Amino acid sequence: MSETGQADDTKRRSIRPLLRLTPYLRRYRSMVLGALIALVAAAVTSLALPLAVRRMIDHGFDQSDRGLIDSYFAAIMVMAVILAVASAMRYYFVITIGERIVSDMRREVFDHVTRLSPSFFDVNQSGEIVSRLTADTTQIKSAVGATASVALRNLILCLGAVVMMIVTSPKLSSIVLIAIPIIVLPLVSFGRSVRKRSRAAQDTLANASAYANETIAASRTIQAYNGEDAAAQRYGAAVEDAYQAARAAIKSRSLLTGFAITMVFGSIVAVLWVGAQNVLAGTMSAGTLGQFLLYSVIAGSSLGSLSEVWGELSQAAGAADRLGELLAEVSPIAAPANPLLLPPPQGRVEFSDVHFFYPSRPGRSALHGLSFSVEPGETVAIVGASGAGKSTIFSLLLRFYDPQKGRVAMDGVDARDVLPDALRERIAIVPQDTTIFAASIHDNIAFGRPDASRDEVYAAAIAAQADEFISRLEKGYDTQVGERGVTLSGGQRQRIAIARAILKNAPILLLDEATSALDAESETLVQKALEGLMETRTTLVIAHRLATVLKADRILVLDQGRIVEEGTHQSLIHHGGIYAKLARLQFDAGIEGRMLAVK
Ligand SMILES: Nc1ncnc2c1ncn2[C@@H]1O[C@H](COP(=O)(O)OP(=O)(O)OP(=O)(O)O)[C@@H](O)[C@H]1O
Repeated sequence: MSETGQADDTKRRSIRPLLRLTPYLRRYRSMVLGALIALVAAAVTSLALPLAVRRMIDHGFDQSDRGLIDSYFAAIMVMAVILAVASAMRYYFVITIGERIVSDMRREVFDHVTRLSPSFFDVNQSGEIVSRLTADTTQIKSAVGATASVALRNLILCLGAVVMMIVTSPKLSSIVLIAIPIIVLPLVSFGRSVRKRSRAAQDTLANASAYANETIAASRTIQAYNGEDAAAQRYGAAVEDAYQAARAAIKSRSLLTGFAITMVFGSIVAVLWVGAQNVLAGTMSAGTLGQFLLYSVIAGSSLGSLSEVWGELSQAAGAADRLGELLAEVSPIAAPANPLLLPPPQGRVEFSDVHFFYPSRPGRSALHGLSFSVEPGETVAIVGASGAGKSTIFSLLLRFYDPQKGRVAMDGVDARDVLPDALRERIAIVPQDTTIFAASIHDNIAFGRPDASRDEVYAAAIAAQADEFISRLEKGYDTQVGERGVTLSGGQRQRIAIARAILKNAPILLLDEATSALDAESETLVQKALEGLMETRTTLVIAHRLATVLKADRILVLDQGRIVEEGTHQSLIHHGGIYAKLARLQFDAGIEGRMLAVK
């Protein structure tokens, strides 16, 4: 999402962004056509009414032909029925189109956003994106659903009424024509400031939503640190800002409306006064003045409504613009134009002279010329201080980011040359922060393979030592675990994540200290399960414990984005470098004894 610069501001002053909706409208051509026909029919009928009224005034009360008045009334009745049917049709088509388009947009924006690479989420808050998905689309719905049809109807009515005014009395109309620029010009500049303020109101609301989203998701931490008051204050301030911004927009809109109505009706009254003088002088019939009066009321009120809905339309234009920005966001992790096919899975991983910095932090390198390879079936432990770049290696392997220099290859093929889906298909990951969805346990385990049979899910859960606690739950595998798995313990969540990776059965396994939340007993069991899994797979494990490094075929020691040592536990301890120091500090005392034993 680009910053709100001067250029952006100028762009947002027009309602042109609403043109972005054209492709959506095109999909529902027949409904749009139905709505237009209904609109035109209703407008034409409204415009015909004053004609009937004039004839009625001028001839209907003529004593010589009493039948005439009946036929005029019958004609007016028919017009009323046409108007009613056309209005009902317009409402139906227009509101349905609005709902349809917004459902389509929500789906498309969601689909697009979920495919954007993590670098996008490094700099954009999820709450703000959700706000675009809900608040902005709702605004577009009301614009397309109601406002646009009101605007169009009033436009037709206004133009039609003006034409009829000229036909009825060119003299009176010429006075009106002179008044028009005096009315319209200030309205245009007024409208601009309304739009600017509306955009500001939407932006502040999105900020407040983003903050609420983050806070509600972290309610436990907030309560544990007695942070409710501070959070409430901060949210209160954000909402107040949003209110103030909205009020500024409302204020300028009400001024706009008041100004428009005063100008329009003021000029109508002035013109009518001239007309009344003409009737008195006998140069105009009373019916003609009546007809002119009705047309000018139609023109005036439709112009008034137009100015009112113009504000709403430009608000929706702002929303369309923001959604457009989101849809225009291009993920740097694109599928190549001519993707290569990966060879049959072996599980070879290779980093060659990989230099990488996170796009959100261009000044700070996370990896400096990293080179290593992992052979099929090998288990490699990655150790290093916090922030050394261990998780970054996983992110590059999953192609969440591309290195700025060097290459990451899987089974001999550069990760950038294959489809990201095909690459990720070959990797199962158990991250440090396990992600559990608000779904059943079964669905959580089967997340990477939704087509897995129930037996396969059970088998994976058994292998991950999760079956026992799952079976004890009232609804077993069908238990709903709550948002982010809040109803489970940390160890239970971790075992579900392991079961998910086991079920995926991929040739490369990435473990980020997968058993850190387990008690000693389940840890041993899970370790066993993982060992079975590792045997036939290439495994990269970010290791924080001795048990893990002891079993690794090789250890890579990472320091500030560089591999500084490489070898087995024993060789590295003998080497007496960073690893030996890390091992002394990091591996807890209980295991320290075992470490000494292996030395
Ligand atoms: N998404 C990100 N955007 C910007 N910088 C990041 C991002 N993720 C990590 N970093 C930075 O990159 C460096 C390496 O981080 P990384 O997460 O790979 O470390 P780590 O070795 O896995 O640490 P830990 O053991 O604490 O998880 C750190 O300096 C970190 O601040």
